[in-house]
Amino acid sequence: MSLTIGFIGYGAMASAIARGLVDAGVVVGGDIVACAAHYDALAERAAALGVRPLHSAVEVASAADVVVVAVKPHQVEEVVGPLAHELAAPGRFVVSIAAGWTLERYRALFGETEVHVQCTIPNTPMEVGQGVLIAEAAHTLTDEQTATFERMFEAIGLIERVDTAHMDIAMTIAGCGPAFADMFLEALGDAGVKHGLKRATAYRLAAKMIEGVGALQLATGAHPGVMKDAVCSPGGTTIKGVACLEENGFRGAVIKAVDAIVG
Ligand SMILES: NC(=O)C1=CN([C@@H]2O[C@H](COP(=O)(O)OP(=O)(O)OC[C@H]3O[C@@H](n4cnc5c(N)ncnc54)[C@H](O)[C@@H]3O)[C@@H](O)[C@H]2O)C=CC1
Ligand SMILES: O=C(O)[C@@H]1CCC=N1
Repeated sequence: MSLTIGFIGYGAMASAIARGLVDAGVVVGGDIVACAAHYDALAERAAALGVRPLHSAVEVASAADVVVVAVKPHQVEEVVGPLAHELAAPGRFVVSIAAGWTLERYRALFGETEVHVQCTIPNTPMEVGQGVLIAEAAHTLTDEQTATFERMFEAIGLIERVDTAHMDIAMTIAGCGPAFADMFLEALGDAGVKHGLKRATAYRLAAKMIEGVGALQLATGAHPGVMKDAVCSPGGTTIKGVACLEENGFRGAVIKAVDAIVG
């Protein structure tokens, strides 16, 4: 794809997306420009992929066809607000990955200036081409820009369009969920080590198991309860662990964790 992609903010999530895009062959590192709060740290991080570090957000906005807003949500107003003129240049569009930012908020930020905007929430597995991208159904991309956006992100994950009212809950499941899954993975690793497995072996087994369960559910569409029942033979081993998780409020804890984020 002949595109320049610009990241305003090049932290954990932006660099995961950049790695995914380069490894998927969507662009080469030299087609990506980025800025961050600290130029030296940026230059070091950018070097891993051959991404071109720039000194300011306005340079990124002026150089890129696709401008990815990847600063912290509370910084968007201050960092991106003054760039409306550059972002409105013909052909250019904005993909926001900032939590809590919707098209309506960008419209208020840019005022009269017409900037083409698509709000999204990605997740960290995009780094290995296995991500999920929540995309707000309401957007102002042209058909051509939408096609470019989809070609870019379909290469590194599933694009799921949701209406504005459901952006936060979708973000929580797909965007925050990796941290919950990581905690589960870590806990299984600790349990494996407690019972004598090497940590690396325990993580490998647990990670592949989680990947496989996700793949199985996606392939079959099966109810997770049915999938669980298929593992629990009568009077067998698994049901003892399932009963223990129920006693400890496993599912309730997950639901409460989501409530804690969504409110
Ligand atoms: N980490 C994740 O899993 C996900 C993050 N997001 C969103 O991605 C965005 C970035 O999050 P992370 O990468 O986790 O944070 P981070 O803290 O790793 O990265 C933030 C980046 O912004 C840069 N920055 C700070 N001030 C700046 C300025 N004035 N001008 C230019 N760059 C500046 C920092 O140097 C850093 O490179 C957030 O809006 C977050 O809501 C969305 C989904 C998942
Ligand atoms: O925790 C955060 O702020 C970001 C938003 C979604 C996932 N991580």
